[in-house]
Amino acid sequence: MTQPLRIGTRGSPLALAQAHETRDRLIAAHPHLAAPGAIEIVVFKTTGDRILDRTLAEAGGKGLFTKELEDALLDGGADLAVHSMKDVPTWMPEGLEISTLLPREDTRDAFFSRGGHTVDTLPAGSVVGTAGLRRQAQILERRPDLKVVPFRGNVQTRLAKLEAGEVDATLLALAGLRRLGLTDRITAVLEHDEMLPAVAQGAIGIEIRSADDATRALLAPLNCAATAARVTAERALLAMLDGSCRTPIAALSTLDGDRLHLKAKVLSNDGRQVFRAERSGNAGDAAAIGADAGAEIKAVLPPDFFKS
Ligand SMILES: NCc1[nH]cc(CCC(=O)O)c1CC(=O)O
Repeated sequence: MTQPLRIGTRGSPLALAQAHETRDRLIAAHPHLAAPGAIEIVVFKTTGDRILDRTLAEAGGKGLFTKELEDALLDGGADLAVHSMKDVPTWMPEGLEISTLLPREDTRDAFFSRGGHTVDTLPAGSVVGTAGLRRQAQILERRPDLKVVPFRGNVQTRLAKLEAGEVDATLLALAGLRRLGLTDRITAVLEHDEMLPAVAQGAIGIEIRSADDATRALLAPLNCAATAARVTAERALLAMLDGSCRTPIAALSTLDGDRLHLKAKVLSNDGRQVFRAERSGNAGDAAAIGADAGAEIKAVLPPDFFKS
């Protein structure tokens, strides 16, 4: 009896859906993994899952959703860890790497409101609940008269709070809603020109021990090269900007054949200051394209912008 391949995941419904997608794709690529006990899904609680009363920016620190999974990889409690790439810190711990990116889901954000209002028709002073500074800043950029309040919890919890009247509107990544089959309650899908996504939004990344060639080989057929190029460009931008989760940064790259196009935006928390860059180039130069766009924005940011 060989050891089972252990997939480490968080326990949220979305994380579990992503872990199951990974398992299903592994079995499709390697039918022998369908045997009972060949793959085990192991659930870990991360710091981000415990902190529900503060926004993540307040909680501070990187890797709130990844640290415990990475510890499990390093101590052998898991062989691969499935992450929303959006939650993966810019710099990887020594000895670990993202070896695989699954095909990316829709990158847009979904808007939910009571009464069917869109971002433009919400009455002045309406309360928008959102956990992230990126969404806060872009909502305020468009509607400085709205009130943004911190809002945490998993997708189901947030929708329940909206229904209960705790807030008038909220936003969630369409990717997660699709993966959970929860798209029916969406009021409007926001296009990229009104809400640019987070770096790597909608992408699932699989992390392994760098020395684990066996797991790397099993995962190789699951990798989506187009998603990998796009995520590489967006994460290179983040690395150049030294992005912490305290700064609203939005970015999206698209591919047209081998041509990669990157749009990036850095905002002040109140949405009053907006800095943008755009770059195009060969997909093979994804990292340089991202770094270059990041450098352009960095050069025009006021001193201490990231500390404010
Ligand atoms: N930190 C929360 C988080 N991480 C990834 C997703 C959604 C799925 C994705 O972007 O891949 C979400 C929820 C949300 O932003 O609505």
